[in-house]
Amino acid sequence: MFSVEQAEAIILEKVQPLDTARDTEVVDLLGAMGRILATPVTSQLDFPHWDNSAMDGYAVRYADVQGCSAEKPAILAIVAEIPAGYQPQHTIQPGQAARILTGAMMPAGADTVVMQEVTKREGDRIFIYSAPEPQAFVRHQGAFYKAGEPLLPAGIALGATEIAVLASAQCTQLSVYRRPRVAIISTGDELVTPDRALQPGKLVDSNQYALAVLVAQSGGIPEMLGIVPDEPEALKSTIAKAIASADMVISSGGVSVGDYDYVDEILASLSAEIHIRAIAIKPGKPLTFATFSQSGEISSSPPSPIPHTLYFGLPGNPVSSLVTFWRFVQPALKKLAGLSQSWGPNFVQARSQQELRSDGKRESYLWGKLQLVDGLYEFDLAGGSHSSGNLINLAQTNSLAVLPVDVKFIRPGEMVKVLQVGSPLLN
Ligand SMILES: Nc1nc2c(c(=O)[nH]1)N[C@H]1C(S)=C(S)[C@@H](COP(=O)(O)OP(=O)(O)OC[C@H]3O[C@@H](n4cnc5c(N)ncnc54)[C@H](O)[C@@H]3O)O[C@H]1N2
Ligand code: MOO
Ligand SMILES: [Mg+2]
Repeated sequence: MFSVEQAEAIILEKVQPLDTARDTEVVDLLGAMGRILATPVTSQLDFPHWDNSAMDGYAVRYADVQGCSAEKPAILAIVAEIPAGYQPQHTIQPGQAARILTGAMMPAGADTVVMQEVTKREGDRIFIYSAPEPQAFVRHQGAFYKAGEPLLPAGIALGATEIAVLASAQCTQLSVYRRPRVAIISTGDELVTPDRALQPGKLVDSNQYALAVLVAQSGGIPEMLGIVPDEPEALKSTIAKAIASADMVISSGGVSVGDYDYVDEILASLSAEIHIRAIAIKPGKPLTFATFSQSGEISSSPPSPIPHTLYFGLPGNPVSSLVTFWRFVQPALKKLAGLSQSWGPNFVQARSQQELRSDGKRESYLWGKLQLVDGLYEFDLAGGSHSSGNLINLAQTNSLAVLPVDVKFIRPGEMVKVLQVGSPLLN
């Protein structure tokens, strides 16, 4: 059985990000929301594009206003009015000034802006009562960014700020990675869809929905393949179909030691390389991680373009499925999707509000709520049962407190490592 760290390293080492050349598509600016940039972007524009004024005031020659004061104002002739959006037509000569508004282009000859508040205008003359610094309130061309320098690197997720930068650089067509296709399979004779009447002994398939949401939030396209009964042939053909079309397959259930837990033997019969069969994590111990170098035996014609399909056989208990998704699948999916960094899990240190308990045998994940109180994170353990079969008290939780192996309790008020979960791609 692998430790959590060993398992994480094995999984991430096997994840090959999508291909920069082959796995991309072109989208427009709004279509880029939440997508991952596949090609670095460079602009041919300087930012600012031109020297311009940062204030409403007067564009002057510094030499004309140097040393002026309330007692001895500089008096200049106003020879131009320059609103934002217009190219100045005058060159400012000694003794002259231009009325200028915020964002307007600086006129030739002027090198400094005097803000309106230290001036008084009388007709076409301006009285300046306070000496500015040389070049005051001028935003110089190229001061923020010089044409040709890298603007945005590949491998970043695009949100409001990046899309604003791209819009201002007039990059309206963007190359982004396609979203990885993630097939989701629920296994078990007991499972029914949420719209079916519950017969005795049955259980609603909640994992399919939880995993579809998590996949979409992590940048993938969920392909819900539904419920497969505990019949080896049915399971084998569904898994074979899934690995032929998806970049990643996630099944839940059927990975433990029960009489109807078939996933591992089916993966072996489909020539998977099984890297992990169990991890010392609670909940989530019986987790299978495998890779397919081709797409299995039914997919040889035509050959799949996907070089490497990742397979996660998550444990069926609802909380175990979610915890293992957050801890192992989400970083793998973000890496696969092309994020160059920040795909790792987000841990913070928080003060526990309650006593936290574990048997110390496996790394334990206890769910609850993380919040910032006076600049310090506090972790509030969810009330009710922490059975891996109880998903009811998982609603509204946003984090998992982590108790390492051999740590049996954390006292109230002690600091604990906490994994933030449910975070969308852009967090
Ligand atoms: N003798 C042992 N028994 C079990 C062990 C063990 O080490 N020795 N491990 C336990 C642990 S820990 C877990 S976790 C589960 C994992 O079991 P499986 O992955 O084989 O899952 P199933 O047996 O198919 O189902 C377990 C449980 O989860 C419910 N389930 C399954 N799929 C769904 C779904 N899509 N939506 C909602 N709930 C689902 C299922 O009805 C069962 O109650 O094994 C323990 N046993
Ligand atoms: O790993 Mo199981 O998830 O402890 O219930
Ligand atoms: Mg089982």
